[in-house]
Amino acid sequence: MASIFQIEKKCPQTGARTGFLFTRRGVIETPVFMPVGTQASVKTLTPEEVSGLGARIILANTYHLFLRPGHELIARHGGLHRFMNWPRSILTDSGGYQVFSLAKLCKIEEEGARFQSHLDGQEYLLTPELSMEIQAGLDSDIRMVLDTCIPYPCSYDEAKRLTELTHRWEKRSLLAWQKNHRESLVFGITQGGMFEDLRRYSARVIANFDFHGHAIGGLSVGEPHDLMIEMLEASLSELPEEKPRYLMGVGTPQDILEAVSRGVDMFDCVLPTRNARRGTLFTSFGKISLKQSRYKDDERPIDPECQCYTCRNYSRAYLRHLFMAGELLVYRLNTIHNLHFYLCFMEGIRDAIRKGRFEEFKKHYYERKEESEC
Ligand SMILES: Cc1ccc(CCc2c3nc[nH]c3cc3c(=O)[nH]c(N)nc23)cc1
Repeated sequence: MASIFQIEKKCPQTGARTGFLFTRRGVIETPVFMPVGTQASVKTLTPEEVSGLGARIILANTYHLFLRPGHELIARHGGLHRFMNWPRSILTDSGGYQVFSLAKLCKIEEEGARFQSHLDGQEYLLTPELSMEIQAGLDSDIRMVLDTCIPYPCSYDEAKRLTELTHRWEKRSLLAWQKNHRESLVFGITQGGMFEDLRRYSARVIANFDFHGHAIGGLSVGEPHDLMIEMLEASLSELPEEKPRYLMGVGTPQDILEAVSRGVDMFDCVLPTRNARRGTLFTSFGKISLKQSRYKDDERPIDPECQCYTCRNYSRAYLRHLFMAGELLVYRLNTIHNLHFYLCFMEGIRDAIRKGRFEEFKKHYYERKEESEC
């Protein structure tokens, strides 16, 4: 089978690598940041704007779209790409994580996750088979297996029980995917809680199934940064280098840099879009918040080094005015800037690895980060 992942260049000093991930809807350069489009929309932006910022793959959510408007409706409307007018790649999460973090009265059974909709309280049982059926209805390009996202903190015995249940669900997910995959890709997800031996064990089991790529799950769930890195290293140590690695829910620019150094290829995080709506903006020298009065009269753009539409046309004073006045335009302008920042940051990482200058890029990032506030 032609490989769906090609490594172009590896960093000699670290585990960083840059390459290409091929789906039926296009080529994705890695390491890649995937904007979150939970309910079939990257909040406040049109698909043309998201694509114009350089995104080539976005995320959507099985849990949300199953509950509303329903995967059968989306299938009748030609699938998610047609429905939301996004012709490029889409990765759908299986719904496991969202059931735990959003649904009411979630009960984990052997068969699947039983929960009540956070919208109308109706009860459902999300099984590995149903999750794959929903993702087939959405016709996404990369489909995630159904897993249990182990809470933090969690006892060793509970983490072991949920990890082994996850492995059984992933086997069922893979079998269900094989019945109805239509050239999509399927990724496994490692768990193991915050226990190194369980992390290695889970990665070994998942690596032995026949997935196209491997996600590291159960992290970015409130654990300290150092613990996340420790568990990430334990998981990566047992995953094959030739398949893409996806660290779910990560993260800040610093977390992404640290994970890229250890060989992670794919990232997703709500930070750029969610912070945009809260008035928090990323810059090459740290974050700024429009809530701070110091920007009231500040004529400079968010980031003088940034070439995005927002920084080329608007001042901090104007953006702060819009934010304080509750003008909806600011959510769009802030999202354009934050997504541009993240996508440019990833292009900088790929370019540095290609030129053998990743270590330098990382050092420069940390130096800039310490700079006095902007
Ligand atoms: C639209 C969309 C949003 C978010 C996600 C990733 C959501 C996400 C996590 N986010 C933070 N930590 C996370 C851990 C897990 C996990 O262990 N398993 C799964 N299936 N998803 C996770 C996927 C799709």
